[in-house]
Amino acid sequence: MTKQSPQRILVADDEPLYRETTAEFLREEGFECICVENADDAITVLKEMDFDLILTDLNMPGNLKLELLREGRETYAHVPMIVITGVPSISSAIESVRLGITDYLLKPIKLDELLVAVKRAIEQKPSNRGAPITGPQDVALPTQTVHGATTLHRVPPVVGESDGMREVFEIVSKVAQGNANVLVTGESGTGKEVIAEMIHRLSARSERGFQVIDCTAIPDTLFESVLFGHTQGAFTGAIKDQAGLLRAADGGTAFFDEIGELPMPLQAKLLRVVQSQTFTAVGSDRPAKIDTRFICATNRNLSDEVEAGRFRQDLFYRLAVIHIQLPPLRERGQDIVRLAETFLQQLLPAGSNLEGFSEEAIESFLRYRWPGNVRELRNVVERSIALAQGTNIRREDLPVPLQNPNDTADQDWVDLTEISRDEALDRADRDYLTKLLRKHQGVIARAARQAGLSRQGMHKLLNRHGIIADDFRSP
Ligand SMILES: Nc1ncnc2c1ncn2[C@@H]1O[C@H](COP(=O)(O)OP(=O)(O)OP(=O)(O)O)[C@@H](O)[C@H]1O
Repeated sequence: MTKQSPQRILVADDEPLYRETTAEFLREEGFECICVENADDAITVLKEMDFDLILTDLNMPGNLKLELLREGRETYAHVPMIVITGVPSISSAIESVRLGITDYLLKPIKLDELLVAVKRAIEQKPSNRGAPITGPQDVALPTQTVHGATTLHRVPPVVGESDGMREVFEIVSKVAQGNANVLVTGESGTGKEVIAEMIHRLSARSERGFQVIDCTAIPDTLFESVLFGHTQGAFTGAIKDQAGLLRAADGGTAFFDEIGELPMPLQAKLLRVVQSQTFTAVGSDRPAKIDTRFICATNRNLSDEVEAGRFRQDLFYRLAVIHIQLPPLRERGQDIVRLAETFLQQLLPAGSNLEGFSEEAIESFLRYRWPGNVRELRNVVERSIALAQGTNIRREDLPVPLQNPNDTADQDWVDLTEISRDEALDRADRDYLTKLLRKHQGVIARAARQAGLSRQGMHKLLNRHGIIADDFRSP
């Protein structure tokens, strides 16, 4: 029988006492430990040896901009990483979470807790050192509870390095700990629910429920009973008391998706709950008190809805205390590639020999408009994995609209009744610009003149739509 080699852990910490005590303890538990005192040395040994786990301090020389975390997640994504910090901050937690760390622990940490975290992280890792991730990889999101302990929740990584997403994370880090209601807007599939859940997980409410309430999925007639619950006999079919969805959000967060679709009479009912934090179950005469934070999302422009008299102004002001606007995917530049690579890692079946995307495929990703945003990108990656032959996903493996991103054929591809007016207008605008550039063979000055725009204005518009004028120049 061959003896299994011990699992190898890289311990990176600039505090000698802490580093050596930790390594000593882990060695006694049967692990092999290599210790380094700064991020540069950690990166050097990572190049030379395979590891089963990286255990790293946050504040140490060479890691002030989280260099080791970035390198670890980019080059050694298959090696789980636990961050241990004596100086926790919500922004470092957010950044660590985004980068996809496995765990986030606070110093001083009890050795038995450390052992549990180490074993859990290693268990998650694929068995072979150096092997790529082959299944959905979850990330543990840190939550500092009132008593200082850290608890973990398994959530998928949130990808975003673009300026637009950095601004979003900045707002998330500022508002997560408070109680203000938040309105998240953005086109369909931009990640509104992902951001809402991130806020919940980083808040003091994270131990309690995150209740998703899809306003379009509840029939108007059942809204009250689904939301507030009902008592036995309150109506035909109410055979026993039933707690509503809001009850599950007590102490936690209620996420109202598609809030813009809520009919006026139901808006009035919701307003009462948001104002008074009380509700009454159908058939009951006793109001119940709750303590809930409301996060709502919509792909409509709610201010326009208020103006048009379709959404109550008082409810709007109650819900949109903080407003987070998510940028469409086409404005996130290289995030598109990062997301595609993340989804590829998550969705790749075991044993697949696919390694990545061809340069042409990446180029198509960057040029395409992504009307369905991140959700569409995920679907495209999933579909391409199924179709690809060989080691790369090629342009030919992508859906037709992506193969010819400047082709107006994709205008018909999306069912216009499924998208918002803003999106429909946006698509029409893009169609117009594409035709205009084709007519003027990519000469921006001429196209701008006809459109009644300045050249700068035209450049801005083209950039926003991800259209490259040179593509329309005759060969
Ligand atoms: N920044 C991100 N990083 C990783 N995955 C993401 C990100 N944003 C969105 N996703 C993924 O994209 C998909 C759509 O996200 P989500 O449901 O949050 O979008 P949405 O804006 O709420 O959609 P809708 O408008 O249809 O309600 C999900 O699979 C989600 O996990």
